[in-house]
Amino acid sequence: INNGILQSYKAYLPLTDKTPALTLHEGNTPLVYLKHFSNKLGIELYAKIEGANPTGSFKDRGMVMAVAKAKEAGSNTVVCASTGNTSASAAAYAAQAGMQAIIVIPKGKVALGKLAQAVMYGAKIVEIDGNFDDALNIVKEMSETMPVTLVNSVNPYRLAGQKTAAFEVIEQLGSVPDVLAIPVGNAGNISAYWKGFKEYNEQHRCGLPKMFGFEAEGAAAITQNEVISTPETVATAIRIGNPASWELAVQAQEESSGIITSVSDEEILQAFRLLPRLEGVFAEPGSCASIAGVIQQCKENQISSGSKVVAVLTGNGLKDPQTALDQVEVQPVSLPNNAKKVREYFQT
Ligand SMILES: Cc1ncc(COP(=O)(O)O)c(/C=C/C(=O)C(=O)O)c1O
Repeated sequence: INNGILQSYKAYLPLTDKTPALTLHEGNTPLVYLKHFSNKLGIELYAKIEGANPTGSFKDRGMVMAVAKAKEAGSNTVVCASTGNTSASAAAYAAQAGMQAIIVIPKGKVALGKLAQAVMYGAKIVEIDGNFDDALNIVKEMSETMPVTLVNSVNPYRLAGQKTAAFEVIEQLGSVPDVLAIPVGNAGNISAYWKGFKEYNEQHRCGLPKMFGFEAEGAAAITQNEVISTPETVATAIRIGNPASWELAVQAQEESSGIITSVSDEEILQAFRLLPRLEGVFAEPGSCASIAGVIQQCKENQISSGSKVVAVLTGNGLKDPQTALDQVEVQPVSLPNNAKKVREYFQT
């Protein structure tokens, strides 16, 4: 039974006997072998399906930790900036904890499913005519001047919770992967995974993976080593130009002898279309940067054949139905309400 990460990994988490036992039964997500991609690329490729978390993204791991600690500290309001998934998760865990969530999001740049979640979970939603980085500056200022707790990944409890995914990957794979491929936006998740792998290695001497982080080409601050003031990508989840965990991410890349590079929107959309069709796994565009990156790095001979690779699929495909419908060339065919006519259609 999955009782959530606070219980499953309490030995690794900064809990006290006063930390509320908050959970929506996050974590323990599937690790799926991608047969088609593995055969095509000559590697053993697995997907970590973080879209199977309660609010449909990896954010739940960090948010359950951050919200529980906020409640323990006596706070009754959490605040965050978001490209969508952080706000959905903050709103859900705040509701579960009987707290209020305030979220600040870039107007018109949050995928439909994420907005629906934030609304339904009862968050107070502010849309600004700016981008995620502007929104993060606003909520940082609010958390310094109002009695609210900031739960973006600058909050260390977020990274503590999110590192549990690394433990699961090792336990599920039965070993440390040679490469851990992951999308990079605000760079908290790549930093959290590396923290988790190092801690687990200290305990179990299991070795360490190479960390391969992938930014969207139009929002590739770390890759280009400069702040991108107007980040643009179809993968709105990672449309971030000034990653808050920049230094931690570079440290993860250097210490693991990995890479942080970028993938184009076309490479992302190619993976976005192929993954569900060929493997039965549907992940939102930002998540597919990890698959696009593995394909790219295999082509550039940066991943030796037979390597064990885990690609983190950070968010469920249902989050962004509009991009799915815009991108798919196969449209439903409309036929009369008549069994014979429909049968004939398929027999011709
Ligand atoms: C699906 C998906 N995939 C990858 C990322 C990048 O993770 P980080 O590099 O740890 O930021 C995000 C990030 C989303 C937000 O930053 C937010 O929701 O505000 C995401 O939603």
